[in-house]
Amino acid sequence: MTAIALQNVAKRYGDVRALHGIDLEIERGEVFGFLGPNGAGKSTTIDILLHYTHPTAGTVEVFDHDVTETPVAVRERVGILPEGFAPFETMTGREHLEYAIEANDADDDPDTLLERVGLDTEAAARPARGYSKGMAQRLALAMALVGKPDLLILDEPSTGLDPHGVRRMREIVREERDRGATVFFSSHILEQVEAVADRVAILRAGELVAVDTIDGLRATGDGGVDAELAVDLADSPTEELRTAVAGLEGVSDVTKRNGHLVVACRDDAKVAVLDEIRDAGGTVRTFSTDEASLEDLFVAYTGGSR
Ligand SMILES: Nc1ncnc2c1ncn2[C@@H]1O[C@H](COP(=O)(O)OP(=O)(O)OP(=O)(O)O)[C@@H](O)[C@H]1O
Repeated sequence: MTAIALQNVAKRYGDVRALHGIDLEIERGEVFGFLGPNGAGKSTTIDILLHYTHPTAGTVEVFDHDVTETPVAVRERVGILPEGFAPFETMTGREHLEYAIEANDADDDPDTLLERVGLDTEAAARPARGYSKGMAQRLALAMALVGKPDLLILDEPSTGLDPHGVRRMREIVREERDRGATVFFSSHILEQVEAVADRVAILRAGELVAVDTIDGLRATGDGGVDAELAVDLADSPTEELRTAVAGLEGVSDVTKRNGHLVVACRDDAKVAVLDEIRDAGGTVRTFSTDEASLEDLFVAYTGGSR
């Protein structure tokens, strides 16, 4: 059963074509990661899903309802963590939550939600003007969870969170999925997407360049990368060496990390990489290979921008 269906969705802002005609189906119960470099069109897509803005063309359905025809029915089933949430300075955290519970006609217990997101009751009793970014983000997540929504839309959910907060966020995403909710989230923090997403979409300049599981992205190799080669050299790698390797066919990204040269490449390009290093005068001490990380895949699919 489908939670979200976008058909040929396009959006123009004057001369700017933010989305070029996107087709996307997300199943109920999926955790779906939405990735793309700055300006790719992620926020525009979320705004269209929530009917904050109209698509220039195409249809958008959430739980089989056309978002344009029944925006209220859709929004009642959606919990939203907006990007850059700023609480009202004079209201306490708890008051924000109580307001959200009342507005949603929900019966959640504020204390349970506060505990779930890790905002202690003392902090929740203070006006939000003194909240750190992470506290505001935890509050925003608690508000998104009100009413046990069928669909959670989280726009850059880890903004401002410390490592404990990030872990809590991940646990909550999994708990929500286990409850049967669909989770759609956009993020630049690729490790987090990799840790929780069942599938991902990669958006580039308003077009979807990949929609798959992370393993599927590796397997199809459409992005031209399925391996990560870490080479330990006797001498620290020079910029000339890095450039020479980066110019090889089948290589999409080369970085220097902890004195190693880390090369994202096609599996069949690994030997050529080692040969090139030797030809350029480098001495390989050891090397290890790994599956491509989501970051490698992202760079390969989006041409280096992040
Ligand atoms: N209100 C607007 N008016 C004009 N252009 C806009 C507007 N909103 C977005 N755009 C343009 O649409 C394109 C997509 O922007 P969008 O904010 O959706 O990208 P994004 O992927 O969310 O980026 P980021 O990761 O930086 O938040 C960009 O070229 C942006 O400049």
